Amino acid sequence: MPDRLGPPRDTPLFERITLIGLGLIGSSIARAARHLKLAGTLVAADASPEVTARVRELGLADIATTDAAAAVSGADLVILCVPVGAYGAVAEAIAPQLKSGAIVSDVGSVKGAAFAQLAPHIPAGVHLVPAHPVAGTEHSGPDAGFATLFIDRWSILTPPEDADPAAVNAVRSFWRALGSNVEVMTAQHHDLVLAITSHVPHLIAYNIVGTAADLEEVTQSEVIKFSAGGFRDFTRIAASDPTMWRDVFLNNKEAVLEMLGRFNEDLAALQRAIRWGDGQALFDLFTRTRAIRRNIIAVGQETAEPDFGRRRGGDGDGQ
Ligand SMILES: NC(=O)c1ccc[n+]([C@@H]2O[C@H](COP(=O)([O-])OP(=O)(O)OC[C@H]3O[C@@H](n4cnc5c(N)ncnc54)[C@H](O)[C@@H]3O)[C@@H](O)[C@H]2O)c1
Ligand SMILES: O=C(O)C(=O)C[C@]1(C(=O)O)C=C[C@@H](O)C=C1
Repeated sequence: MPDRLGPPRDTPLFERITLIGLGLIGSSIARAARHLKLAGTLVAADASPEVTARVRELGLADIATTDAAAAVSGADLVILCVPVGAYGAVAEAIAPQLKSGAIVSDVGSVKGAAFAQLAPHIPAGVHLVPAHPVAGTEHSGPDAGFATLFIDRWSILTPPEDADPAAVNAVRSFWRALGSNVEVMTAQHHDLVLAITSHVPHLIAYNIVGTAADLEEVTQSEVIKFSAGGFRDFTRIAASDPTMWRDVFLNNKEAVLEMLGRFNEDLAALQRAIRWGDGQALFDLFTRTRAIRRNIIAVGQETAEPDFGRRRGGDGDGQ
């Protein structure tokens, strides 16, 4: 286990934590929470019996079940780690079992729709504090998780205006314990920012890999053979989970379409510069974007290396 995750706590942050969905994100939380002893009892619920069996084999939780409603009974903190499209059904199923004073949170990549799907089911006396760890990989499932995933990453909390400050602080402490930096913003602002920094980049990757594969003169084998360069980076992103990303685009429609409109205008300007031989326009943009990349790396080195592969390979899952 990497020392950067810190030593286990003497007293848990929550008596009982229930994670629903034990894929990449849920199992990463479970690994870190278990190592850090953040929960007196850690309960895992997943709709897939194969996943719950694997959770037991890996020893990721004290209890693993396919029954989400039973799993939340008595929980102080419940975190949904399922695709955003499943939120409504999960919230409806667990609502009757939530205890008064419990906190319901999530890790979904879209926050406006997350709130809209969860809020109608949350009983009075239960606190809803949505969250989004801005950390992940292109892999899925309980074997893909690793305990250090959230270290030096941002976790964004999007509590409603009338949220209980103590509940917001409790969720903040949870993510701080996992090593994240925490920022609070509105769900609407989150969705706009993430549309351009995460959602549109994924759409571009899916699109370029699809286009290359469809080109008649570029056979599949040539795509593989010549994908050592920039294209290979796109294929990593385009390997991301289809269910998760379908749900992201269906649930952040307006912000993504807004950003795509802007993106298309800028792309058209680049097209024009190429057509008319405007080298200066191309050079100016590429100089500006190179500076942005260098700045991101410099800031990253001050806090952490933004290198998922190295972390995953180097630190393992901490089991
Ligand atoms: N993958 C990333 O990079 C990343 C990063 C940050 C946030 N997120 C968000 O985290 C969430 C989970 O993503 P992931 O990458 O861990 O996905 P994943 O596919 O690895 O895991 C999802 C798990 O949820 C389970 N599940 C699906 N529907 C369910 C239901 N109705 N009831 C109970 N379990 C159910 C699946 O069996 C699976 O084990 C998504 O909302 C996603 O937007 C993902
Ligand atoms: O690096 C990756 O594989 C990711 O796509 C991680 C990434 C991102 O776009 O930054 C993907 C979706 C999440 O909601 C948060 C993080």
